[in-house]
Amino acid sequence: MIRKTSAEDPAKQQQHLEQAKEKDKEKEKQVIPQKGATITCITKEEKDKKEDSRKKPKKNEEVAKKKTLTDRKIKMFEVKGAVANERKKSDEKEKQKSPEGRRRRERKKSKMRREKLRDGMAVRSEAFSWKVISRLGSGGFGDVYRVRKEKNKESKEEVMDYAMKTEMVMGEKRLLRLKIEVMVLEAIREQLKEDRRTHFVELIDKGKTDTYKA
Ligand SMILES: Nc1ncnc2c1ncn2[C@@H]1O[C@H](COP(=O)(O)OP(=O)(O)OP(=O)(O)O)[C@@H](O)[C@H]1O
Repeated sequence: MIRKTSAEDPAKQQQHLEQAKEKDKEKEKQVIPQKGATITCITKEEKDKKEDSRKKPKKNEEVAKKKTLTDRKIKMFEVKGAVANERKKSDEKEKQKSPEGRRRRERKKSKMRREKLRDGMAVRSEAFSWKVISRLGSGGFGDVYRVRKEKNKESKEEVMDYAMKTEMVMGEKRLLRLKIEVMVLEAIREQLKEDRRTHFVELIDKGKTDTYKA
């Protein structure tokens, strides 16, 4: 088929010109990536998200972050403290279980329960009246007082001080030892041979009030 060239047809020439112009315009619109660069297509939502993430955290947010951190630390300490306390408690329980620990506790309890005699007060037995001068000391199961025998005005007896050991009347029976001590001293007093009494204190008197044995 034989056709006319555009050079020969002015209408077609005009049409070609317009087409060329449109092509140029489209080329201008296109972005030509530089070597090594990449072009990605993102939506507006994604763009906003990216910008938000780039933004520095606000002060309040930082404070909240710090707070949660310290809270966590405090919780950790609390847990550690609780574990330590548990260990302490179990150790104490173990101590309490051992006979030595039990004895120590009983002694401590009995010491706490013990009422003390006041200086100057009188303790009466069946035979005598004793005036408390001062406390000499305390043992595991009783207190020892310096006492003076109260005597009649007419009596010409020499003033002498004695040691009086006391024990509470109330209390656990196995903790009451004074009775046994008295029995031993009475047995020793009966000894006829003097050398058998050498290392023991002499038992002078014994008695009992509502609160004490002495
Ligand atoms: N005859 C005494 N003269 C002076 N002080 C005394 C006399 N007897 C006891 N004491 C004092 O009183 C303290 C307690 O005496 P105690 O006899 O109760 O002691 P303990 O034998 O250790 O106690 P426990 O018999 O109750 O276990 C003594 O440590 C001592 O200081």
